[in-house]
Amino acid sequence: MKLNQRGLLIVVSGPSGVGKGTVRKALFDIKNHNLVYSVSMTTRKPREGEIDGQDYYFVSKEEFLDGIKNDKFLEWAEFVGNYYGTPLDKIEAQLDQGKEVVLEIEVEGALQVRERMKDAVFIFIVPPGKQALYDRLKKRGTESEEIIKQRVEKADKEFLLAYKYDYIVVNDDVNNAADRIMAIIRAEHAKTERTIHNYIKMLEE
Ligand SMILES: Nc1nc2c(ncn2[C@@H]2O[C@H](COP(=O)(O)OP(=O)(O)O)[C@@H](O)[C@H]2O)c(=O)[nH]1
Ligand SMILES: Nc1ncnc2c1ncn2[C@@H]1O[C@H](COP(=O)(O)OP(=O)(O)O)[C@@H](O)[C@H]1O
Repeated sequence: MKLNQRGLLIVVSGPSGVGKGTVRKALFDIKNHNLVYSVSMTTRKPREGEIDGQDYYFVSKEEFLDGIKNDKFLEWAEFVGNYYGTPLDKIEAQLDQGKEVVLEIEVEGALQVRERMKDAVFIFIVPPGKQALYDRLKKRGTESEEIIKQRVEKADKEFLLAYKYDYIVVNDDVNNAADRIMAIIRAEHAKTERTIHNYIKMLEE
């Protein structure tokens, strides 16, 4: 028998503009990973270059509210005027197949996952300094000045909840941050509490 067959649910959060999407892409570029990305549903309009079904499932507000009513989400939240949610359907099957399922979601939703998935691992990404958030959002150029300000203001409140996470990763350099997340995943897999039952069974065989 193999030790530790079930995959991990990895929840990555952090303020808008901290570099979650960029670090996640670098994480998926690391060789021999076993990660799958959970594509969220949103009512936000697609940015230039974003692909439906790959970056998000872009839906209408009616469709989203219907999803809430029919219990289709592991979690959902409203973020600066739009809805975002994690579709529940594939997650359990992927974890059972031994995949590491990565959610990239905001803080309120992450705390809902905390309640529902006791085994999940929670990682909060922080910028190397406060100004970096504004500068990175400005440089990305996908949001208006007004929305950037709202997102940076929201970040102040999000930071206060960082203590609820298992790990904090500083995104100073993208590849370093991705390496640190991979190190966390490997260490979590080696945790005694995750492996002990299978280990005992193996000794008994
Ligand atoms: N709760 C929740 N938040 C999500 C989900 N998908 C994305 N988000 C978060 O919603 C926030 C806004 O996302 P987005 O508009 O794509 O902006 P960006 O993260 O700055 O690129 C970010 O903090 C995302 O991590 C989801 O399924 N659930
Ligand atoms: N470590 C980093 N150093 C400098 N710029 C970064 C770094 N990580 C991300 N960025 C840039 O910051 C901007 C926001 O990154 P993004 O991944 O879209 O953030 P988020 O998904 O958290 O909103 C992008 O323009 C990205 O290229």
